[in-house]
Amino acid sequence: MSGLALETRGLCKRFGALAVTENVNFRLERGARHALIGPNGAGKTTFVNLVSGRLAPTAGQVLLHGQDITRLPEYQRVKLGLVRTFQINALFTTMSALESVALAVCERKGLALGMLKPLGRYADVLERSYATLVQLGIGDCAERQVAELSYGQQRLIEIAIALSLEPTVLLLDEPAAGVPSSESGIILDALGKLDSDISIMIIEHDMDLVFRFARHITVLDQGRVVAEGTPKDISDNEMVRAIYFGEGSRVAHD
Ligand SMILES: Nc1ncnc2c1ncn2[C@@H]1O[C@H](COP(=O)(O)OP(=O)(O)OP(=O)(O)O)[C@@H](O)[C@H]1O
Repeated sequence: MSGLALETRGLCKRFGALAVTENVNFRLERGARHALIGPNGAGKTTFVNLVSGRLAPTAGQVLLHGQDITRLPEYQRVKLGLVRTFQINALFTTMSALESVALAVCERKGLALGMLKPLGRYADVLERSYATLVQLGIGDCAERQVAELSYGQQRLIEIAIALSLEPTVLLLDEPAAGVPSSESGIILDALGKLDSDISIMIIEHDMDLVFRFARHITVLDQGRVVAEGTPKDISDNEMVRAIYFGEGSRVAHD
């Protein structure tokens, strides 16, 4: 059994002639707070799609807690504790926040819903969904319609859905995307409250959030890992500054 929560070995993905993921060997330690960064089009979302099972790799392996899951479908990976969020909100905006979380959890767990089996029959799902909203600091939004909530609160609901699936490994795809800077604090606060046992990888363009959250950073460029290390290593890395942040710029870190 590997000591790693998640690992990829020689992961490759091609779309026709375009190599989007090239021999990526990625290691996520247990309990990690890890960021995957890189310029637009570097292949970050594709990497999450390969790991979560949305896309099949052209070559290579994905291991979860040492188990080869390369050929497992997405829902089975979720059952094993590998959960991801999406860049774009896919919420049921006319429902309450609580119903929206619970319904999404039922869907992703493959639980039957309908006239004969309404949401209210899944008391355990509702209970867990509510507890997650409270944990993320939006318990008071539970009965409010999603459409009435701020964009930052809606992004937290996406995280609540993921947490309600009881992940051991959580992949967060741009949790602060589109969130105004006045609200990005609630995302960071929520990330700070996540159980330390959950191993987390975040994709994010907001460098302030990345450098506050991550203890380890991997940099992708053109589908390849070009740098890895602590926030300070990355901030000090001239090649990273040149390709990602622009020649001569400097990344802020604590
Ligand atoms: N289904 C697809 N078919 C063909 N090309 C694709 C497909 N999905 C992604 N690509 C290409 O793969 C490359 C990497 O895309 P990807 O979305 O993974 O990058 P990214 O690093 O997540 O970018 P961003 O930061 O802008 O979200 C891009 O050139 C994109 O156009």
